[in-house]
Amino acid sequence: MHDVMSPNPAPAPFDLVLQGVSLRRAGAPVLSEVHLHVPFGAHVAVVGPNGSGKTTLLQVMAGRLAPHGGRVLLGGHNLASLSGPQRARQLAVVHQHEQVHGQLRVRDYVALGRTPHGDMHREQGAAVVQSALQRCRLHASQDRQMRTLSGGEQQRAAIARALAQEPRILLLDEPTNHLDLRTRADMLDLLTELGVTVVAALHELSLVQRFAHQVVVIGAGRVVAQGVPSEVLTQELVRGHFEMDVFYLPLPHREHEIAVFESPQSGKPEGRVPASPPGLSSPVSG
Ligand SMILES: Nc1ncnc2c1ncn2[C@@H]1O[C@H](COP(=O)(O)OP(=O)(O)OP(=O)(O)O)[C@@H](O)[C@H]1O
Repeated sequence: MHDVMSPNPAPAPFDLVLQGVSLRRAGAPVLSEVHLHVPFGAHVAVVGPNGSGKTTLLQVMAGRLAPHGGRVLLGGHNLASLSGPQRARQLAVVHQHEQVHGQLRVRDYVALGRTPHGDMHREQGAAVVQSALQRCRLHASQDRQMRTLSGGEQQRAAIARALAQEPRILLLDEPTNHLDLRTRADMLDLLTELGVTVVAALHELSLVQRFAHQVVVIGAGRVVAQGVPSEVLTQELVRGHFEMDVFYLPLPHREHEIAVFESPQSGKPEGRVPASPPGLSSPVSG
């Protein structure tokens, strides 16, 4: 079961635990007293408005930013006590804005994921890289230079590099923002089939239910709610934190409902009719 995120259960190997994590940037608090327990294998979506602290939270989970208060534990060990390679064998990160490494061939870029394992040039490492390329549908593009890939293909390459790292925990900052609808669905399915922990910052709330066992809602650096998406993303919470309305609609032939997000009608100025986009006018009949 992945439904326990209370702060104090005994951590199992590869559980990620944040105990009272606080962090300031440029003197201002960015994270305040964050408590989380992410059990191994859980799929967690981190959501919140722009600037609420999602990227910072992932950076702290990755050990790239040291908290000013509290601590981060991986399998009961303080993350700060692990060396860079030790951390990189457990945790892989895909950033919101990845460095492109334009001159590298796609295969060599994905092979960077083997660096902490030291087998980039050996048979075992090459097999893992090929598998990651296949899974991210980049096998046919592996000899191209990274700079020639589209934005979505580069995003898939970054995910492939993280998969090649064979982490226990994948930390993904907006992993699907460049992907077309079908690829987005495929990637989310792939991520949930890996059998590892996946923590993803997502802007698109409609993806949360499809992907996550648990959702963590951040507001101004604090966890304002966490739990099962359908229970957490209530009308009240979504209005309060995202200034949107949520509707849960049944889908024919599916067990679950889908969440649809709409601007609140009451927020619209009265009597206004949506303008036609430039160049698109209603056909004139007759
Ligand atoms: N290097 C920095 N120096 C100072 N302030 C920073 C720095 N990085 C981030 N911040 C501030 O920390 C807060 C949280 O930023 P963060 O990037 O974690 O938010 P976010 O929720 O990921 O936002 P977004 O949805 O826009 O990506 C913001 O107010 C941001 O301006």
